[in-house]
Amino acid sequence: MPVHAINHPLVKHKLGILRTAHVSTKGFRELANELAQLLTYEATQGLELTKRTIEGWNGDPVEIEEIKGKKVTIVPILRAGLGMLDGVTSLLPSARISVVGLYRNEETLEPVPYFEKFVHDLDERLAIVIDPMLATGGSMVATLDMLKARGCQDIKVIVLVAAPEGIERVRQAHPDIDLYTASVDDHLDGNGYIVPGLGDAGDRIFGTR
Ligand SMILES: O=P(O)(O)OC[C@H]1O[C@H](OP(=O)(O)OP(=O)(O)O)[C@H](O)[C@@H]1O
Ligand SMILES: O=c1cc[nH]c(=O)[nH]1
Ligand SMILES: [Mg+2]
Repeated sequence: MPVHAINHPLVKHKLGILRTAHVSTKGFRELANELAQLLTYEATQGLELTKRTIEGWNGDPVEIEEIKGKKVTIVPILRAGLGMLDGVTSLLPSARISVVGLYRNEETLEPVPYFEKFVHDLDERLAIVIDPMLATGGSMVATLDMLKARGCQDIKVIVLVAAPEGIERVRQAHPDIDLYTASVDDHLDGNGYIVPGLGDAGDRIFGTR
């Protein structure tokens, strides 16, 4: 499974601020979306282009390149994935949105599904799954299982922070997925939180605790 850890200075800088304990809810939301936008730029690097001739400013024909109509659906994992959605749609404004609702049982750390609403033509679309945190990988594997069960064949994943344990679990279950992240962190603590991580990303984005 290709893992793209993006080392761009803007990504590193913004991630450093995001890790800081006393960032406000407003600041955390803004930075999560800015990072999501930068990671989307990287994740869309390979989109196919096609040529077309248009009329330029002086009436002359000009050959331009445009994205080859591959349809995209963005898949935020509730809740925390919503904190990246504006950043992704700022670059992919025509993409359709499919939503998966999962929360992690605090004792077993296993994902509990509670909502799903997918676009109908998943088999024709590139799906970009977004969630700030890849911890044990349970939530991501469950989401990828759902997408593939509905015929989706082309999937990329964008997370802000990934734990090695979660990467390994996704790799075992879905080795064909491309993963984009601002950081591969060190490890999970005894409660399944990523270290150094960001804490509970959903709570920080929504201001709950
Ligand atoms: O890799 P995993 O071990 O499955 O953990 C990662 C999941 O945990 C968090 O969601 P959470 O369950 O806190 O729900 P929330 O987004 O509603 O806060 C996070 O946003 C991921 O979805
Ligand atoms: O570190 C973690 C792990 C799971 N979910 C989070 O929000 N943070
Ligand atoms: Mg949470």
